[in-house]
Amino acid sequence: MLLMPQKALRGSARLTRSTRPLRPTQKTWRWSPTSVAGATKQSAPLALVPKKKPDGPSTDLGVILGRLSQLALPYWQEEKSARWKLAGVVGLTLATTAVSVVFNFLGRDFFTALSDKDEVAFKYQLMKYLAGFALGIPVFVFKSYFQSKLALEWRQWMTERLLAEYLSERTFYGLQQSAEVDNPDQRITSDVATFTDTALGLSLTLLNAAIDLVSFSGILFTIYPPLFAALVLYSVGGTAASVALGKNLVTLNFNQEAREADFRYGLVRVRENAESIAFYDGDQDERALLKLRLQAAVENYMGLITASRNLDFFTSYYRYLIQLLPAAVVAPLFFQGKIDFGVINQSQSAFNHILNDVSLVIYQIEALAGFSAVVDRLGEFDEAVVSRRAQQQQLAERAKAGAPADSDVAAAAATSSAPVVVGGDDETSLAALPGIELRFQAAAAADAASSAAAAATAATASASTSTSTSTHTGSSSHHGRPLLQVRDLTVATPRGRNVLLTGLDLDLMSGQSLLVMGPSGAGKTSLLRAVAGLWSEGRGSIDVGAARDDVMFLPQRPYMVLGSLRDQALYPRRHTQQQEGSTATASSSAPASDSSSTSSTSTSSPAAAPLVPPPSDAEILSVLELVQLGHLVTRYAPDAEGEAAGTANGNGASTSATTRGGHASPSSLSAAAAKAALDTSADWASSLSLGEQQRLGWARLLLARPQPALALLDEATSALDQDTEARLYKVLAQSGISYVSVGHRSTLRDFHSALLQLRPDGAGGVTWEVRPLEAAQVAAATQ
Ligand SMILES: Nc1ncnc2c1ncn2[C@@H]1O[C@H](COP(=O)(O)OP(=O)(O)OP(=O)(O)O)[C@@H](O)[C@H]1O
Repeated sequence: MLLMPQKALRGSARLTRSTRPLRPTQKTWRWSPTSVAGATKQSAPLALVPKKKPDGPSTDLGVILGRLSQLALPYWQEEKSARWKLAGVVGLTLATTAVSVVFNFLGRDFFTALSDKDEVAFKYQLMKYLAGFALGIPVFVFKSYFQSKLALEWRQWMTERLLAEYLSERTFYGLQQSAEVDNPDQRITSDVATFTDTALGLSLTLLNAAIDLVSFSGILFTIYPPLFAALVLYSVGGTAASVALGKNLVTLNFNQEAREADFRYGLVRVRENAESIAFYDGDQDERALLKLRLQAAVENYMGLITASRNLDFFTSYYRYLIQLLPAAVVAPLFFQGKIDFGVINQSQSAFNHILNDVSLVIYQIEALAGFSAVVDRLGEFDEAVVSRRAQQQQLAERAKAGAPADSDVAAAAATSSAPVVVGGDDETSLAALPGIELRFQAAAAADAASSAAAAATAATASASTSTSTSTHTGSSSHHGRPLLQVRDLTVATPRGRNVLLTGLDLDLMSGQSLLVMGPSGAGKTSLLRAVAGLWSEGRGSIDVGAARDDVMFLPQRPYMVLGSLRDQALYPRRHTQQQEGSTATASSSAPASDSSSTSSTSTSSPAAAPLVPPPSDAEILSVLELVQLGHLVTRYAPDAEGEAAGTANGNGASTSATTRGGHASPSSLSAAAAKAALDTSADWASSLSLGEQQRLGWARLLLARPQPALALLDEATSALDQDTEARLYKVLAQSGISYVSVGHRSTLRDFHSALLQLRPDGAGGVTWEVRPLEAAQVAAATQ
């Protein structure tokens, strides 16, 4: 017997309806499985479920400053070289102020010499002025250059850090499922660029203003103290008024960012789904949708420019009204002969410097409003990413605190001889779902655990077969730890809105295969999602006797990466990850000797992971032929002349697809031509048929190094003819990879050792039944 069900259950999965509110009322979104307590009716329409939209911008200065420091500090704390570079830019900023002060005095002497009609002094002052220009201008230029360079380095660092968080622990998937933040792509790209550029620019402007203020205040105060006092009063009043007038700009800028991103995303979706839209003749619908999004962006922008216009009235009057003041105030002193003519110019210059410094908020209010919106959006994103990672870690802790896998193995052995199990009878309360415990095993531990489990199984099997309520009378011929062990598994949709299957128990031994069948929407893919760790809402446990990296998933529509044919065939580059993983984990705190411990969903390959070289071109070609994709290689190989040219220039690679169109075997190609074909880049998602994409998915599975222990196939042959499907399953069975398939075709039974059949119970729930399939069929099929 190939499959070892554990206990008999009958009936349907049914919900206990709860009158609790849909979601927790906390602002912070909770992902932990306990959030199901906040769920209500199974059939709650989606529209009732609050989709997490951005809360809108925060105009609370405390919140914005908190987010600003949270975003800005890490770079300067962690990068010592950046601190030195910043010191250099600050030094140049100080130098620009020094140059300005020098020019202030040069200007005074220049105009005094002019008014004195002293030609010799005038020429001398002119020379000094020109020398000042020659030396001073480079200071400004270099300050601007090094500031931009530093902002760019900061941007790169911050983007890489955000990418590392976003693209680890499947955080991107969780954020997308929860709709917690909108347009992460835009936040990672343009928001980060704006943030680093503006943060550095504004900080240095503030610093410059402070130094400028001190320097020129002294000058102006010396010339005429009442003028200085009038200026301070004028600017304080103006700043208060501009802050009040510019407050709504923060909201408008925040919304503008989001609406522009929505519009851009709409266009990206048209490009990505061009063929489907074209088949549907959906141009008009798409245009209408995009028009709506554009309209939203335009309306908001209209509000933005109107608010800017109102603010501009104020700032322009503010700026120009006061221009004549210094000359008017100081002129009587000149008429009385108390000051030289050059002092009028000097006071005008000092006055303008101070006015600019103390009016910084007024002049920069629009930039500050835009910056606040960016800080808010980025801070919100950063918090969401960090909180999701923390939730993943909590999950991992809980998995560690759960029952050890070995005791499960013993329990499994107690009923291991029952071949047919049906279930799904228990009423399942959404509030009572603590979350699925998913455990992967470290690869190095797999062998040891397998033999220990085999001993435990042998010791307990005979004593416990009498307790089985199963209809099966035979005994298992399989020993050792199951590759996949499912106990009392209940799977619910994210945020626990809907319970799919309940109480599932099954074991899959290494070398076995399971076919999951059932009507559309029954929860077949959801079961795979739970095994892969994408969904964790529910109850029960899943133990995988392999490392997480040793489980590979083949979706119905494989993801086509950007890149060459080789990139497609080798995706995901497990061999590279293994190498990086082993380097990383070698220095981690996890002891390599702890080989018996199970790992949580976040555990990757162990330190002892072998270095695996990537498959050679010859291997890739032979696997492509095996999955009947050899024609792709010949199609994209350069023709005779192209090949000669490629060889002549030592390149051999082609980036544009030169179509041969033939079906000659790739083995007839030269190594250079085959390499060029594998290096060809194209828009694979639109240039390959779905069946070809599915076969490419199979090629990835067969080329993965090290070879996966378990493959999860979700209707991975739905677009293929039955002969090709049979051929692929035979190759897979011969490869020694165990697999779980989801499919609808009855012919699939021929290639699996057991069947998990899901059926609707007529009351909105699902019943399940596990039964062995004829081993003879499988054997015949794999010959
Ligand atoms: N992200 C999600 N959030 C909420 N419900 C979901 C989500 N994804 C799927 N569902 C629901 O879960 C149920 C099971 O979906 P699943 O994809 O597992 O079905 P399936 O049996 O694989 O169907 P099919 O044969 O059509 O692929 C469906 O009712 C589906 O609408």
